[in-house]
Amino acid sequence: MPTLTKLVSMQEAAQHNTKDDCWVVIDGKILMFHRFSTCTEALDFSGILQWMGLGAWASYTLANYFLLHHIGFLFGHVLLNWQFETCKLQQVYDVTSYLDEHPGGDDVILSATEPHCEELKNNKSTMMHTDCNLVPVIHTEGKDATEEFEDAGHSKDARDLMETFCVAELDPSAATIPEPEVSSSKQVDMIQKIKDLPLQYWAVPAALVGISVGVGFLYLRRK
Ligand code: HEM
Repeated sequence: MPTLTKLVSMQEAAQHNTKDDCWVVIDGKILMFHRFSTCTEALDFSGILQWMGLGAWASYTLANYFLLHHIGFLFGHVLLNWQFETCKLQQVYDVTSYLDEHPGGDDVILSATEPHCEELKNNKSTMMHTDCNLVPVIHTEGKDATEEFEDAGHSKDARDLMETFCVAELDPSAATIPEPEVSSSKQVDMIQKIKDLPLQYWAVPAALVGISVGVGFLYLRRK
């Protein structure tokens, strides 16, 4: 991976959103060899698998959940961080020249360059946001296209090709695109966020509690 020095803000990147000038922002993970932790992010097993070309599949496995949230914290900091760790890096890709060749079509990429919008269900407000014509809407992550990119299940070849379009790193210290005024309350926002949490966030702790209760029950019965 080339070392990039140019930093651009999300706001600047968001201005390149036409067929003649199209930039996308996608998360990358770089595997770094360190003796001590220098990244802000803890050891993330998905980053290692992503680096090996298994990203989209691996990110959502239960094993990954365990490694990231349990074993990752227990052993990751103590043992593995001595050797390697992954750093999150948002990169900016100028894909203008690739739009016509993209096997998934240019429209999917172009739509990912617009600020993301989400429809808030059960909200009767008629407020409309000009960018996406959803009623009502919230902006989530500016024009970050990582989710769409990962959802498409790109191959390692596609990821390697993508790196050739990299023009800059996203400046994490720069302000992101301001959230538009919407009529939804913060409470609705929180409920939506909780609903959006992947199943494994609930399934694993619930299974652990179930197993603990079961073992405790058997132990008491044997006594
Ligand atoms: C940034 C540079 C990108 C490159 C170099 C790239 C490259 C590719 C390639 C080579 C394929 C063919 C399948 C494969 O080999 O994986 C593909 C398919 C696809 N890509 Fe991209 N892509 C890029 C960005 C994006 C983005 C930002 C999106 C979504 C917003 C996207 C959505 C898709 C979709 C939907 C398919 C079709 C998958 C299918 O039909 O199975 N791509 N892309």
